[in-house]
Amino acid sequence: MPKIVIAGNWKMYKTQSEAKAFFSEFPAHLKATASQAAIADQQILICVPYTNLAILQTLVPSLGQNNLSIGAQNVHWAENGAFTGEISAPMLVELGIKYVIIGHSERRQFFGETDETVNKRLKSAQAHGLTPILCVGESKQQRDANETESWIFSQLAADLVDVDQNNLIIAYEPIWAIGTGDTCEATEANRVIGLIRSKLSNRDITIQYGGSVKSDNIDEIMAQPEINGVLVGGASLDPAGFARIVNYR
Ligand SMILES: O=C[C@H](O)COP(=O)(O)O
Repeated sequence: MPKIVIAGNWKMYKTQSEAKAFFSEFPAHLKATASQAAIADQQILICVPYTNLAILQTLVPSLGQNNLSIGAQNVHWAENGAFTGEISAPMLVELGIKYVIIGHSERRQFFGETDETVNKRLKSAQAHGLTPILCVGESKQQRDANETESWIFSQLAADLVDVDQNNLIIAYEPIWAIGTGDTCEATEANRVIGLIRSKLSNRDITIQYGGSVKSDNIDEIMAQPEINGVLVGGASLDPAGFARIVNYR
């Protein structure tokens, strides 16, 4: 059975003091909304800006929530070098980070990320023991042109060359559903994720849905058999709202 991974992606939100304020409230909200037994088998993950990684790696162990981890939002493929503005896998590993998002559509759209660089980042992350969350998904234009499947299959084929499917999470994020409030129907997300799974050699991979996930649609999304978690942007910024998402039922 794939592990359930409920992840937040803070994107470029929260200063250190704002991040600390979030974690001063989040554990209480988690305890108030469900029993620990109900969420014990889940991985809870929050991928934060680089500037928050070190301080949260120090703070989170003191919260008594053993299934809560902090992750990064990108990683370069080189161990080090003249790559201004980038962060390497050894830098994340030294902080004790275990998860990193790779190939988010905002990286592909705004920062020139290609399938080739996504593939290099995935391999470097895995070589250093990190678990990558690979993001794939189609644009509105591609969906309207009935190219959803062919596009995602081409992303998977290129991104996963020589990538270890035993240490990988995939997030299906239709671009048109990100930050728009226009959630993909849960049954449609389930269908596409089933198709993604059919292309993998390891069928037990955790495959998440991402795109306008909120506390009021999480229950329906997580009720779908192919969906093993969510990657949540905007709604992960609020401690009460994200606790409710973690405690889906
Ligand atoms: O990584 C998260 C996704 O981009 C979803 O963002 P959103 O929940 O704000 O739509």
